[in-house]
Amino acid sequence: MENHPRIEIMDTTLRDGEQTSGVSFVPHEKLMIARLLLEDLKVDRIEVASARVSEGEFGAVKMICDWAARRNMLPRVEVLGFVDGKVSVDWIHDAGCRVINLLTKGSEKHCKYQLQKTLDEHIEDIRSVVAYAHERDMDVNVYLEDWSNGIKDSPDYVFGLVDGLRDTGIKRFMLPDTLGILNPLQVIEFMRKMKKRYPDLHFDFHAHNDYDLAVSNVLAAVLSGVKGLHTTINGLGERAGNAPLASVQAILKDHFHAITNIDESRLNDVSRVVESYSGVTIPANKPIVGESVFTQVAGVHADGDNKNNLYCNDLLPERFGRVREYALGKTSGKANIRKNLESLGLELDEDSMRKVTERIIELGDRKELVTQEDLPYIISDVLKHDGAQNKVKLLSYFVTLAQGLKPMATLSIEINGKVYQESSSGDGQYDAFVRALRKIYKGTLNRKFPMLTNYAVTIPPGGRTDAFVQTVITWNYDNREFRTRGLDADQTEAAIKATIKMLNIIEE
Ligand SMILES: CC(=O)SCCNC(=O)CCNC(=O)[C@H](O)C(C)(C)COP(=O)(O)OP(=O)(O)OC[C@H]1O[C@@H](n2cnc3c(N)ncnc32)[C@H](O)[C@@H]1OP(=O)(O)O
Repeated sequence: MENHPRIEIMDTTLRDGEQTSGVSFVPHEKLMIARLLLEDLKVDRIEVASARVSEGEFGAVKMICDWAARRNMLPRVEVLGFVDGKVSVDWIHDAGCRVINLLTKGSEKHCKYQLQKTLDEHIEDIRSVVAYAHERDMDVNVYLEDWSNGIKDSPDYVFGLVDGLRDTGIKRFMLPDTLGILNPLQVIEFMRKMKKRYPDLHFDFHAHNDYDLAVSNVLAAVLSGVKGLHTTINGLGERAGNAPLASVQAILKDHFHAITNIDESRLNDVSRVVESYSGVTIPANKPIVGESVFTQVAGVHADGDNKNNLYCNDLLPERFGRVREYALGKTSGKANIRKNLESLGLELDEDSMRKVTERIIELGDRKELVTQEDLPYIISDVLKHDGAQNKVKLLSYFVTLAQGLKPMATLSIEINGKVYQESSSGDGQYDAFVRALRKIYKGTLNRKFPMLTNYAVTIPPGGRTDAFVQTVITWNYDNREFRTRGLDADQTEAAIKATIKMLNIIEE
């Protein structure tokens, strides 16, 4: 392998990624993701749809191509097409796209059983589609669908196909492990066969994750001299998905010193947008983009970070626009707690530190989630403060729920020593409560009120019999995101407790 190979990334979130069960993007979402991929992440190429799928898909491709053409990016937009005479070429051309990724059959059994053609007939059909696409001024790449089975079971078929197409001006031969059956050793063996026989052809490799080997296989392909890789954001894709761009980028850079165009500082943000549009939640432990992958949990690790960053690897969160966090729970020692206090600008003496640590461990033992924003409350509780220093105190409130009537809330609250009272209706009891609060903050006090960006209700695990619910609310205030937690037997009351904590935080 060269010392610093240059690797081209083709992202297929908008084609194969949309083949994730239950995922469907509407045109403006496709356009937004296309822009983020090309402009922000700077991937080399994007595949945005399959031809012929639907009118909506045609509209989406058109929107993306119009936008890309205005920015001279049209050659970087690709659409998958079929060996169907003029139909796919015309569909793709009419949508404004100038690159077709032609789906040919890369295994004998697909050709024989699905298309019911001989290899020679298939080559003839493909050559006529390629010639027609070239007539219409389009570039052609070809997928050898099911190549991994083909090269294993029918290599002569695969070589016959490539031999029959290599003089047609096809730009890239894209080799998919369509069913995710290969392991890295096989990828190296089969790719090297291809490279040896066709040293001058450009090969892309397209992995699937059925055995959780997509990323490893992609890297094996790079080791074998492949110059192009297919990825998706968050590893979306048919069945178990494709190779996730974030992981591929990190490994290419850190393990192979490979050169890509990817701006990794945007990976996290783009992953969040795709998470939201796709509705597929990113697992908390997903490398690079998972919520907890930059959180140190063990106290010994936090202590080591204080002493010359002993527990940091090359995956520094700042590279990806993220920050290191230190979890609070039963395994957090003083060092974890001190790190959290530092971020809040708080300091404690040794004795108070010991008491607060003990309380956090006790809460952790009960499987309760402790957030950084809980710390000031734990401190005031442990150090026997009665909450008198809280600048916002809920004095009383009343919420109603009645069949056929909108829920109502009335509350009385003290803010910085002054008492305010308000009422409101809402779509639910908590909504009515927040609307009444907003009236006070925005109407009476002429102040901003944080935006609620997430609301998660869980039952804390651990077999407790008193059926507590835990509400964790994520807020955005002055471009700062933070979470507060409320615990109560009643869901509305848990949310109200989390809200009052939030109000005290913004008063700090
Ligand atoms: C590697 C991959 O992931 S490939 C992903 C390809 N993309 C898609 O499949 C997009 C979603 N698909 C669709 O919307 C539809 O399947 C369409 C519009 C493409 C075709 O729809 P339909 O005409 O209803 O056919 P259907 O969905 O049953 O597909 C099977 C037909 O495609 C044919 N076909 C399969 N592969 C190919 C190919 N590479 N080129 C041409 N035709 C093909 C089959 O032979 C079969 O034809 P037949 O009905 O004459 O026997």
